[in-house]
Amino acid sequence: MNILDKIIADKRREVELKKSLIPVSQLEKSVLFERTSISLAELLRKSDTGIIAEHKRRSPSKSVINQDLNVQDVAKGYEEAGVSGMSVLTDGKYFGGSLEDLLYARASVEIPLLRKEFIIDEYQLLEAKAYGADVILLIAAVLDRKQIKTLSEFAKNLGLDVLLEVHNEEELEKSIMSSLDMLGVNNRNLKTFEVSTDTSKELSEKIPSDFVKVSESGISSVEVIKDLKNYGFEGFLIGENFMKTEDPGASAKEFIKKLKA
Ligand SMILES: O=P(O)(O)OC[C@@H](O)[C@@H](O)c1c[nH]c2ccccc12
Repeated sequence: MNILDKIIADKRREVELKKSLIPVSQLEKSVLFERTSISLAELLRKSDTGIIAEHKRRSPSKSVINQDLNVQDVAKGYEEAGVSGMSVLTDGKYFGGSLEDLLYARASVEIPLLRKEFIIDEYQLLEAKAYGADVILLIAAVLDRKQIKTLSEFAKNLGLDVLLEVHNEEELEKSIMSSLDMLGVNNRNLKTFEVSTDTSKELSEKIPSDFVKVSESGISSVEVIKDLKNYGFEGFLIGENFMKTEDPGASAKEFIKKLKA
């Protein structure tokens, strides 16, 4: 079994357990259900930098990245740096995140927040809304077209933006539909962990222009972003490059300053 299959198998069990303990009616009582979401896609279209900065303590590919920080401080730092949005890992077992991380980030900043999670069930979308997300991620590698349609439409009905992540042409072709806002190309193969930003370049022309194009993973220099912009990318998801430093907010600020220069 590859790592992605393992993560999904664990996720199915986790979601079933949570469903039996915390009913949907309880999630819907969250005050955050009444909050109007902010569209990340719209902000990215208007931004000249388009950075989505991630909070990620560890990952299956790198093990420990940074366990010493408070998500609130990271969120405030990113917001002050001028990022367009923040991605918060909520998977516990493989990434060391939690829904509480999302909640504390929400309490600390106004910028759009992406729930970074392996979504397989509508229940997780209700959780995303209840804990303050504005955007959800769907991963084409683990969903069929019908699931992508049902989940993305459910998210849209909650007022959430949808970022659909692909890694190859086949995943892209099966996924194109109007209930998606952003198309993300993951430069990291989630099955082998190989990283190459050429993946973004290769797929860029196959993404219809009505979707905001986002390049994800393995981005560590402004030169790469300047290059990817020529291929129509307007969003850039960066985790490790910021999180491995002592002050991710300060690193993001420095990065954005360089990008604007
Ligand atoms: O830390 P990086 O290489 O900058 O990558 C960030 C982000 O793209 C990556 O964490 C990611 C992209 N898609 C995912 C799906 C699940 C978990 C994590 C991810």
